Parts: sequence; C-alpha cells; structure tokens
Amino acid sequence: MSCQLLPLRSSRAATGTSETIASYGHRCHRSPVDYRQRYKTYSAGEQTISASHTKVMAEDLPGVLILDIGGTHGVLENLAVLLKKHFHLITMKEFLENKKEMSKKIQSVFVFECRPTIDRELLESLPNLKVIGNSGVGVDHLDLKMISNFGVKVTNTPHAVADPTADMAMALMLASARRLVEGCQIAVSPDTKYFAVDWLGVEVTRATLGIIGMGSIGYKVAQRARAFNMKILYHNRNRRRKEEEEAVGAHYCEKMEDLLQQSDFVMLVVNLTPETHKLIGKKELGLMKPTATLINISRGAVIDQDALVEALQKKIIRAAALDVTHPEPLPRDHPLLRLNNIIITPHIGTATVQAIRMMAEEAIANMLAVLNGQPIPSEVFPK
Ligand SMILES: O=C(O)C(=O)CO
Repeated sequence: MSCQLLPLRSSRAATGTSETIASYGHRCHRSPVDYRQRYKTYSAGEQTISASHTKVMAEDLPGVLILDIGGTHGVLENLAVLLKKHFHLITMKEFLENKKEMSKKIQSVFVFECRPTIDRELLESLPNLKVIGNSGVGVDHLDLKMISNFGVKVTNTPHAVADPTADMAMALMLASARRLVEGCQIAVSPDTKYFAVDWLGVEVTRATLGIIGMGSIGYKVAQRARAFNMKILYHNRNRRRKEEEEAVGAHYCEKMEDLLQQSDFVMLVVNLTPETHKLIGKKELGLMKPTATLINISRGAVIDQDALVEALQKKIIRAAALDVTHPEPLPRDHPLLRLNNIIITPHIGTATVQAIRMMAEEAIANMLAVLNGQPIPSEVFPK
C-alpha cells in the first residue's frame, strides 16, 4: 500500500502555518495570520467609509447587484446592511424594473451562497461590470472562462467557509456514526412507549478517516479528527508539507484506492471540476469496507448517485451522510430519499450566523480591492 505513515506530533505545530487552499475552491496560498491582518485593515477602512457616509449618497457608491436564492429568512436583509456601507445596493427586482439606468451603475455582482448562476445575457447587459464577488468557496456554478472573456474578475471566500464547513463535516460523521436522526425520531415519536433500539451505531474515536481533498477545509477536518484520536489518511493532487502532515498525524495516500480500502469514514472535500465529476462511482464504492460511511461536503456531482443508491441498498457500504446532492434539492421521489442508511442535509455547511457575515465581509473586501485597483485577496481564475 502506498499510504505513508508518519509519526503523530503535537497539533500545535499547525498554528500559523500557511494553508494551501487547493482541493475545495481554487488554488490560493494564504496564511491565516495574513488574513486576520488584512481583515483588520479592511475593518478600519470600513469605519472611514462609514464615517464619510454622511456626505456620500448611496447613488454615489459603486453599484452592486445582489443575486439571491430566495427564502433566506432575513439573511439577505442582514447582508444588505453590510453591503450598503460600501455599495449602492441594487436588487434583481430593481434592476429588471429599470434596466436602462441600473445597468450602467452596476460595477459588481454579489452572488449569495454559491447557487445562482450568471449567464451571458446578464453579462451583456452590464457594460461596467468589473467583479463578481461569490460568497462561498465553490465556483462551479459560474462559467469562469465566459466571465473572464467579458473582462470581469471572479472572487471567492475560502477563509470564511473553512471552519463552519469542517464543523459540518464532523457533525455529519458523528450523526451518521451514532444514528442520531433515527434516535431523535424514536425519542420524539408519539408511538414510543419506552426507549429501546434494535440497532447500534459505530464509534468515530480511533476509527480511520480518509479525507479526499486536503485543502483548507480538509485540513481543518483533520485537525478536528485528531482530537478524536482518529487515524487520518488523505489523498490530494499535491502532497502537503511534512510539517503539516505531522501536525495532524495525516498519512498521504498517493492512490485513492488505498484510502478507500482502509477507511471507516471517507470524507469528500474536493471541488467540482471535470476531473472530480463522479469521482466516486460503482468501482470506488465497491472498494470501500462494508462497514464504511461516505460523507460528502463538497458537491453532489462528485458522487455517481445511482451507484450510491445501489451501494446503500445492497449494503455494499454501511451508510452515507450528504450535505450536498445533485440536483439540490433532489426530486421528492428520488430513491436516495427513501433509504434509512442515509442522512441528507440541505447544503448547510456555511449556514451559521458567523459564517454568513464573514463570507459577506470577505466578498466585500475582494470586490472593493478589484474596484480600487488593489491586490485582490481571493481571486479565482479560469483553468
Ligand atoms: O462555500 C461553498 O462553496 C459552499 O458550498 C458552502 O457550503
């Protein structure tokens, strides 16, 4: 087997090391320390701009078109408050009602939560557009080449998403291992007379975790898993530095097959590209242990869902826990929704009060940098 074993060392060594955001999102080397520093500068800038608001009318600020996915229960209103400090905020409704006037004002588009896409027609109608600020790390919903042909830059928010998404990965792993959803249903069911279950969960502690995609989020998952004394394997396009591996006790698997064969929990943290589309299919599921659980926090299309249905039905693997599916949501009659060895959540990896705000702030900093001709903290480029 080609997984390299390295001695476990103190995880403290990880603090302050630079992180390679390669696997989820696009390549971008950034030290967390630098980011905090940059964030401070940005916040200071915010005060200056806010103070000058008394004189500056909203119309004088650069126009930002906000693309939302709807049904966000006040989240957008909160984001609007942040955006309005720096931009003249234009909603899609306002834009459509007064296209002629609005289209000239719009210099940036803020894409909320990585789901709405941007088509050629919209780009053609925005002659002064300079930047699309995506709040979220994955930009697979955007046609980067087409956007770049319009001379428009795209930015994302790799720093804001890393911790909440890694937390979600752990939540899914623990919930699936200990059959939390089934347990909860029993506890609250009106039919339950006394507590008894005819099933058992499995333990995460000391189990083997295989992380496919060891970018920023994958690494944060590894840091958390270490606290559970898990044996950590990882597969990635690029091997991490030795110190980074040692800091979390991660062993590199050059071949994904080795990781699949040995892991009790397989965690998908890759970004969706043509290379990772249906990365996990019938063959890969067949390599996994019958006692293993597949967890996906990247994008639904990374898994061949038909193959997953079959693997779960035939108990080729124990269970799956998915925060992402293809499409989202799944059609209500999709076979994955009828299985009892699966947990599915509605793409909530970053659905926290803190993450939504930080993502907006990171996106705002990116968009302002483009508009002001300054170095762009997190730009993504077409391949
Ligand atoms: O940041 C992203 O791309 C996400 O999908 C967050 O859940």
